[in-house]
Amino acid sequence: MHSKTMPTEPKTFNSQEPTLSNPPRRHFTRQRRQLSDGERRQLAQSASLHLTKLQQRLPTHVRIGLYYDGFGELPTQLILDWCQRLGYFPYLPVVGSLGRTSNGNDDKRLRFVPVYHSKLVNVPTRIHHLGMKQNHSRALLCASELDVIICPLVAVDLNGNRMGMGGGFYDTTLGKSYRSGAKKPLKIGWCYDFQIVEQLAHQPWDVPLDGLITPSGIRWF
Ligand SMILES: Nc1nc2c(c(=O)[nH]1)N(C=O)[C@@H](CNc1ccc(C(=O)N[C@@H](CCC(=O)O)C(=O)O)cc1)CN2
Ligand SMILES: Nc1ncnc2c1ncn2[C@@H]1O[C@H](COP(=O)(O)OP(=O)(O)OP(=O)(O)O)[C@@H](O)[C@H]1O
Repeated sequence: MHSKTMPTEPKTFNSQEPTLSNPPRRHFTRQRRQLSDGERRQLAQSASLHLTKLQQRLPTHVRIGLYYDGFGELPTQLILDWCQRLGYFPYLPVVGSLGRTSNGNDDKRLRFVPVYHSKLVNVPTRIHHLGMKQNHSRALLCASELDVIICPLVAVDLNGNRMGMGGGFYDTTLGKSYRSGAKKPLKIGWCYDFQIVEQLAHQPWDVPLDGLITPSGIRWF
């Protein structure tokens, strides 16, 4: 596999309107859902081959935030396998652990819960009202305590700008450390190649990725 393979003809999309009703966001989420489980597994297998390149940049025993894939996302079980093989400490994101804000919405800052199971399907979870599975534990870390965060995304451009599900959770969680110039946590996207586009409109609060792993390779921004 190549480490800098370009996807064929990335498209330009305007994501100015950061809502779930934005057609570009739907364009990608639909395409993800159309894949079969077998196709998703096979593509994740290809992507996982590039984790060794990330490993080369990491010291031993790092803490790695991944996520419990849903919504047709590229499966993350092989990232968990990789963490466990190498003695890294895996964590999953939790929305809502900090309660609600004055407008009644979940506080947007993610916290991270340690994973003690070798299979994501065995992690005890409840389904959050936004649709993702979450484990609730008291031992929660904040993002700055992690070394790497593997970020879910809906689309990403060639500069590492990321479009998520529209909740603003990752941007809010990572914004402070990013703006302070902190190197930690390293932000790595994990997605299918068709989610890469040439250019996304950049919002002031957007936190760009440091790297991206897809079935075709790893790239650094
Ligand atoms: N697997 C996964 N976990 C994650 C994220 C993610 O993108 N993927 N998030 C990244 O920030 C956070 C959750 N963010 C979300 C923001 C909005 C919606 C949402 O609008 N859900 C729709 C259903 C969407 C669908 O089924 O395709 C809904 O509630 O109607 C879901 C999750 C934290 N955990
Ligand atoms: N750092 C922030 N401070 C204040 N509001 C923010 C911040 N980040 C995001 N938001 C709010 O969250 C909303 C969603 O942001 P955006 O569309 O960039 O999220 P996303 O990147 O798609 O989602 P996520 O980060 O959860 O994957 C925006 O409309 C914005 O109002």
